[in-house]
Amino acid sequence: MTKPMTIPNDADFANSPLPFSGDCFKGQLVLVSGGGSGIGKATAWCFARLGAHIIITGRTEQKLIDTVAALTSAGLSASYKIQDIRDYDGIAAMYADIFAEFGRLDILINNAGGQFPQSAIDFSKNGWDAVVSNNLNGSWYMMQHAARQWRDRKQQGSIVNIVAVVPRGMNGGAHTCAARAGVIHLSKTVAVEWAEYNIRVNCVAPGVIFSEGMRAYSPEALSEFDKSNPMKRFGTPWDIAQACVYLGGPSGSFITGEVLTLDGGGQLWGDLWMHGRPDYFR
Ligand SMILES: CCCCCCCCC/C=C/C(=O)SCCNC(=O)CCNC(=O)[C@H](O)C(C)(C)COP(=O)(O)OP(=O)(O)OC[C@H]1O[C@@H](n2cnc3c(N)ncnc32)[C@H](O)[C@@H]1OP(=O)(O)O
Ligand SMILES: NC(=O)C1=CN([C@@H]2O[C@H](COP(=O)(O)OP(=O)(O)OC[C@H]3O[C@@H](n4cnc5c(N)ncnc54)[C@H](OP(=O)(O)O)[C@@H]3O)[C@@H](O)[C@H]2O)C=CC1
Repeated sequence: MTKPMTIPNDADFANSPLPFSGDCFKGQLVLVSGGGSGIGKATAWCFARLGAHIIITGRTEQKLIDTVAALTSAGLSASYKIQDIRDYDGIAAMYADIFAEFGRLDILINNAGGQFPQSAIDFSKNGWDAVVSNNLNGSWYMMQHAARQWRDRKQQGSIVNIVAVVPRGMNGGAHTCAARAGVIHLSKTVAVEWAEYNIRVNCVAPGVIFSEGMRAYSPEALSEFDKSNPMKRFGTPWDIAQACVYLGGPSGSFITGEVLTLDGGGQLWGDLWMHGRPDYFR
């Protein structure tokens, strides 16, 4: 099988095969955080091509402008909001604006996040705090404020949290592993608490996915990533996008509190070092 070693772009996402047909998300509103690149961009394209209006969010306006322009040039419906997921009050205001404008939000794809690779023993306090704040607190703020809107308006909702494959830890990524494990168990907990509000909460755990995010890793680490699973290759953002559509939409209507792992079998065989394999483990 050909390795997907180039970062896919808007044109690729405009032409990738869809998991469903028709306008099955017509009339629905989907928010994709971190939708200006990588997995988030692919997910925005997938939902938009299935008829949804997409709101993408992130911190860098140009990426959001470019992605919305690509979507709308293809005749799809999309807009953006600049929003840092660590800004608790800003997120509340953003949802208030969205509900004021659209009167609804059907699906939240809680995808924004990231980290830097480093041995845990070397983390500075600020480094630890930045990653936990981004991936645990940020994900939570996005979930809680959406859920409050749905509860108060008696509307159903669906959340898909993008996490990571954590059952065996993440070498060189202990901070993000802790944060993502937190999101997974938070999701399982509120999947129960929020069932009475008709809010489903699930997680998608990507293995190594070749996206813009890979630029954060050294060539040495990257050169081993595609050998970290028994398929011996990267996955694509489109793989993850389709899982988000399946879990987040009506096809996932009886699924809540679940984690769908897409890692080419990496949790069963192979190991991954986010900062390169230390000599001791060679
Ligand atoms: C089993 C199968 C599994 C399979 C699972 C496989 C998964 C592996 C692949 C994963 C891929 C991805 O996630 S791809 C997605 C990658 N994308 C990203 O990571 C982009 C998003 N990242 C970011 O925005 C940033 O890096 C983020 C982590 C949030 C920090 O942003 P901030 O602006 O808040 O932080 P800053 O002010 O810059 O820095 C805060 C502190 O962090 C430190 N810091 C920041 N970058 C640093 C770095 N590279 N090395 C050391 N330290 C760093 C700074 O020095 C500061 O500490 P002091 O100096 O002490 O003050
Ligand atoms: N690629 C992979 O192999 C894997 C990825 N993941 C996770 O999947 C998600 C998407 O990653 P991917 O698409 O690969 O990489 P990207 O770096 O392309 O995507 C991350 C997105 O999140 C946004 N973002 C990051 N921090 C914040 C913040 N504080 N507030 C708002 N937006 C933010 C970024 O935009 P901006 O900087 O403009 O704000 C960017 O668009 C991330 O959470 C990542 O950690 C998990 C496992 C594996």
